Amino acid sequence: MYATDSYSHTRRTRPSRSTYLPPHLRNTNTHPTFSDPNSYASDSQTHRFPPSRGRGTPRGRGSGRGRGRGRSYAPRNRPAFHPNPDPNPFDVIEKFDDLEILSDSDEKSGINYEVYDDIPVEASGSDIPEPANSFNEIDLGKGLNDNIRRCKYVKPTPVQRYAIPVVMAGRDLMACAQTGSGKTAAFCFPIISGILKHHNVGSGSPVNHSGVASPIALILSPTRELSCQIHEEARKFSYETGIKVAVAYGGTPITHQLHKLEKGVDILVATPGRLLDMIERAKLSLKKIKYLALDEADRMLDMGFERQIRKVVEQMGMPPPGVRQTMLFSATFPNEIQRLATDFLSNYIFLTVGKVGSSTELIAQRVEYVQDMDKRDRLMNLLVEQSANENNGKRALTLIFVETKRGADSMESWLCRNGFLATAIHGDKAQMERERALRSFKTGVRPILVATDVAARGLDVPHVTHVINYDLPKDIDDYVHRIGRTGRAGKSGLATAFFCDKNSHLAKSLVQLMQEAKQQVPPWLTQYAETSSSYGGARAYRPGGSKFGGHDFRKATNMSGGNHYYSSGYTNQVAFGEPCIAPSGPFNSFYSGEPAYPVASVDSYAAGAYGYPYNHGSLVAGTWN
Ligand SMILES: Nc1ncnc2c1ncn2[C@@H]1O[C@H](COP(=O)(O)OP(=O)(O)OP(=O)(O)O)[C@@H](O)[C@H]1O
Repeated sequence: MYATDSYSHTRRTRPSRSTYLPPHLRNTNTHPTFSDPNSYASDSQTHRFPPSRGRGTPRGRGSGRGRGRGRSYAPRNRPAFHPNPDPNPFDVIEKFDDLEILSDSDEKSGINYEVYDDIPVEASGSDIPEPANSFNEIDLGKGLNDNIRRCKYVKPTPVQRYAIPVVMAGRDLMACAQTGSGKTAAFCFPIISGILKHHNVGSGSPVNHSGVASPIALILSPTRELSCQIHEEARKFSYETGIKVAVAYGGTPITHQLHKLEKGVDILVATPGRLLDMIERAKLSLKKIKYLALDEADRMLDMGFERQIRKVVEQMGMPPPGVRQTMLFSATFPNEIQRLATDFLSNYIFLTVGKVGSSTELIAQRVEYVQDMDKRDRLMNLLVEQSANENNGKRALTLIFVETKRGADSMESWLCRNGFLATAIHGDKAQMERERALRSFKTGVRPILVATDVAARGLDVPHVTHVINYDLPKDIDDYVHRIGRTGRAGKSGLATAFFCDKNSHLAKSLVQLMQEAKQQVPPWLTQYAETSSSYGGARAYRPGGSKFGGHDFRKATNMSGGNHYYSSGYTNQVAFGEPCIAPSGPFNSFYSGEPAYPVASVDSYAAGAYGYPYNHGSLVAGTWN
């Protein structure tokens, strides 16, 4: 039994590996074996399927022929295998007809708009532009509007409603909006529109006579995979506009990327290291940068990246703040990082959409007390129950976060040994392996991805229905980003965390986060929070505030004047139309009047989409408890 509601835990002895057999495999003779058609290192192993997965008809490359020691079977819910997958997991072919775009009807357009009604929005700074209710209201230009329609984006999400007019008005922006709420388009659209309006796209090459590429826009992101993803999004949005989009990231030969640059680039998406390499090789100049966007900006400015970012932005000839426009986006924004970021901004507007730094209510969060030694057992049970609940033909993907790279590898092989189609991604893998792992996860060939924090931020993989924090992160902000891989674009998701004594420093911030997202907090966790002195790491504690780094830090320090507004509703223009000047100073809190979060009507959506019978708002997912 696992203690989930009291401090008294029954210590379990670790099952011996040689004798332990998970429940679904105890009668192994009855199940067919499976060989993955992909050329994985673990392909040579024979995988066994849980009963609910293994009875599919033979398919794919192994179909009817058998490979290795057994016949090849594909699980019933596996999508078709692509024999020649593109090396880039996010790559899409040029034609929109072939893109993985959202489905036809408005209801299925990827966004459950009702969940965004009444979402609280707060902006501060001077002369804040009004938000837009529709894409048509904003003069984005025909080419971009056509692509928005091609993507079947019917309405702007709240962050897009507010952020796009701010950038279109030429202002700098620091925007904080929940995971999966459409921040990528919020910075891509005004960049593309601005380039189309104010720059001579197509009339000349942005490569000068000495062969140095000079992009107009630079989008920086912390991971290679995220850069690839943003690159593909930007390509979709600028389809047939003449705008050239390129990507630069490490771990792959630089020559191919340089070759692309030589053909000219208007928008460059990059990770900082590879970008600096290109500049130092005199293949790239930042002199013409008009737009600079930092995605996952708090990560980009924390200790891991700050030095590199400062070098890129301040020492490589990029126009200064005020000349270029700078946009910083994230779901979390600790005060100290906001303070750092002011070096890069000029008279900026701070925007928070939703209760910022918190997780969305679309994610049902469940925390279980599990001792380290019991974690594998508990995980196995979770996965077995989950596969028993899966709907045939529906792809449900599970993302498991572990602390270390070695832990990820060991978890991957343990899961494979036990019949689960798992793969792993972490920073020690070669880039090709990382991409292959992500592709096989995305396509459902391997519906379980074991990951370190390299996959915690920004990745938008449809159908991730369950995020399991096998090891909790050290910082609550990382938890927010990790669980944000599910519950995206208005869809619901489930997040399970295994909590043990060594995570006690997270208890307070976890409780606070869960309460804000209207989640049921287990009593034992509340007890932990009450007795714990720390607050989820220095980044998480916000004195006097109930939110996790989602406020304009200028309010506290009175660094800037100006007006601000808040909107109590996505559709409520009255509140927005009258800028709210707080009674006793420009940055006093006016959050108290904020409306309660709407309870998202996502139960049927979840069940309809993935067959998960869980009830949003309760911690328990159907029979999963
Ligand atoms: N207006 C829209 N209508 C429909 N779908 C949208 C719209 N805007 C964005 N999306 C979809 O929502 C999903 C999430 O968007 P995106 O990845 O930009 O979120 P995000 O806020 O950047 O998340 P994260 O904080 O995790 O990086 C994507 O699949 C995107 O295509």
